[in-house]
Amino acid sequence: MERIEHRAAAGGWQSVYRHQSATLGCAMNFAIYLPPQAENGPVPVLYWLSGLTCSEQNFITKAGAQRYAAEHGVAIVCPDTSPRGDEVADDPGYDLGKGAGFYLNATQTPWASHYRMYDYVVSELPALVEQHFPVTAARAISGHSMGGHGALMIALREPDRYRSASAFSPIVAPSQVPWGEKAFGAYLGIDRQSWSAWDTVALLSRPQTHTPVPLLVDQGLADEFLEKQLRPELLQAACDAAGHPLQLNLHAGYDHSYYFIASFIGEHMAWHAQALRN
Ligand SMILES: N[C@@H](CCC(=O)N[C@@H](CS)C(=O)NCC(=O)O)C(=O)O
Repeated sequence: MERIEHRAAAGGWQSVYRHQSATLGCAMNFAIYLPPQAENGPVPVLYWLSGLTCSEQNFITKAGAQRYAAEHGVAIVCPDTSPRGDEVADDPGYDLGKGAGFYLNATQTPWASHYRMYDYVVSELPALVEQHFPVTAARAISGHSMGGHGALMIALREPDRYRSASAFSPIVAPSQVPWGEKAFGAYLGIDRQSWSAWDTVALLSRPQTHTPVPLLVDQGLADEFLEKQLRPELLQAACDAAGHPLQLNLHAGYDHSYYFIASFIGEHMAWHAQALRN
């Protein structure tokens, strides 16, 4: 593992590391923010999953989350959004292939050989982080858009691994919207039955056997993708039907950008910090 960036931020350190991922079969970058409290002992971790076209850089340079992470004593780990490198399959569209891994394990050629972002985010990356950095095994997960889909879906599938899950502007039902239909069709194939295991709204209709992971979602009402791709009303209905705890906040005037995330990331950090303290 090689450290490729290291900067003081909000009393702690914002770094980027590069490592060889066995799960993805390629070199990957991830960002980690360690708050000042990590100097004195291990701290809990929030995993942040970014959206389409992003890398590990977008959140650390645009969200302004470091000051809140320092306030609450929480580390933040940001993986990239797909496998990378010349040997990795890609597509000319911004919404498939590199930058668009959708946090699932692909089953179809040519994607299946590298596109295993679910296993990377859920297993390989936390094991690596917990081995090399002063962090505890108390984890929370959050993300934006495609990464909001990833955070909610992962928390529903792995309730033992995460204390809390939140999302900004998430794709809540990828099986029912164009972004998800394109990606799931490519990565998982035409059998839509296989899609439901990776779809938040579909997962909520399954019988829940664990204590549910509480969900916090913020959505801008001036979001250019709201009606066609995001559809938060489907999440509200699915959570109501399942009795799953959801706080959905709708905000007039805000769009899909990182200006929206930066405006409310403080509230998300405080909410996760409380769950991570328990
Ligand atoms: N239409 C946009 C879609 C991509 C987009 O809006 N990506 C969001 C996540 S879904 C993002 O975070 N972009 C990078 C940024 O704002 O820093 C494009 O073609 O780039």
